Amino acid sequence: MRKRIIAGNWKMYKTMDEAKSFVTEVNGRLPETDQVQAVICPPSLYLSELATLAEGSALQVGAQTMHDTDEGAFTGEVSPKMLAALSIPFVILGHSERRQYFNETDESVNKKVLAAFSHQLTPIVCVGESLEQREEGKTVETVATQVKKAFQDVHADQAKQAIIAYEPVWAIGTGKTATAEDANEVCKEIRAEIGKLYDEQTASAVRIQYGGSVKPSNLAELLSMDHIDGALVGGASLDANSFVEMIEVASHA
Ligand SMILES: O=C(CO)COP(=O)(O)O
Repeated sequence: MRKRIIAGNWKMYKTMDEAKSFVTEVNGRLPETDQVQAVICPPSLYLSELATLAEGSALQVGAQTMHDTDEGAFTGEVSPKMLAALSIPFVILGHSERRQYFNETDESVNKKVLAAFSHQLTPIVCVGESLEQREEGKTVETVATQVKKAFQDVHADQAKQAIIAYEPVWAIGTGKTATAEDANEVCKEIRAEIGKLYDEQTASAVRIQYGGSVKPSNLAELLSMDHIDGALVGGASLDANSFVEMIEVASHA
């Protein structure tokens, strides 16, 4: 059975004080279960402090993005080596906002995925179609291509550890969620693509999250689906009560 993972993508929200209050509030309130991983991905400025604050609790801290090289003249960037040195376990890669506003491409996402694995960071690889692609009936084709390119040259034993987040772009921050059945159908195709690229064993090991307007009230239904192993949550992960509630839902559903 695949372990569930609920990850909060905080995007560019919260001051340091607000971020610390969140962690203090959540620490100790997470249900004791080894069936669900609870992760928050704050702005990189807070990673070190929040990771220290969360030490010894069930809460884990991940990054929202990173560069693909260890060091260099790349003003403003954070490297995989830096994240690894802080023992950050997860990094979100290829989020649609990074693709849309920061010129990330399937090729650059692939370089970052390879860099993450070379530093023992677990990538949360985001894929998803736009509204236009969905309306043209190109959802599966779009997502399968993104997966194929992101995993180029990635070994099967690494791919098994990966997390893929299926986030339909039209469902992000819009209040529109894909129906659980539709989301599951696409997650099933993602798993099938991993099966094609590797083998059955890798396909059944890889964990797939759904993302896009997830909240405590719609999480149980999403998690009841065969191919959905967790959620990547934006807005609803910013509130401590709602985050804790989602971890509780995931530990029961
Ligand atoms: O982009 C997302 C998570 O990465 C989803 O954001 P929302 O949950 O706010 O729709």
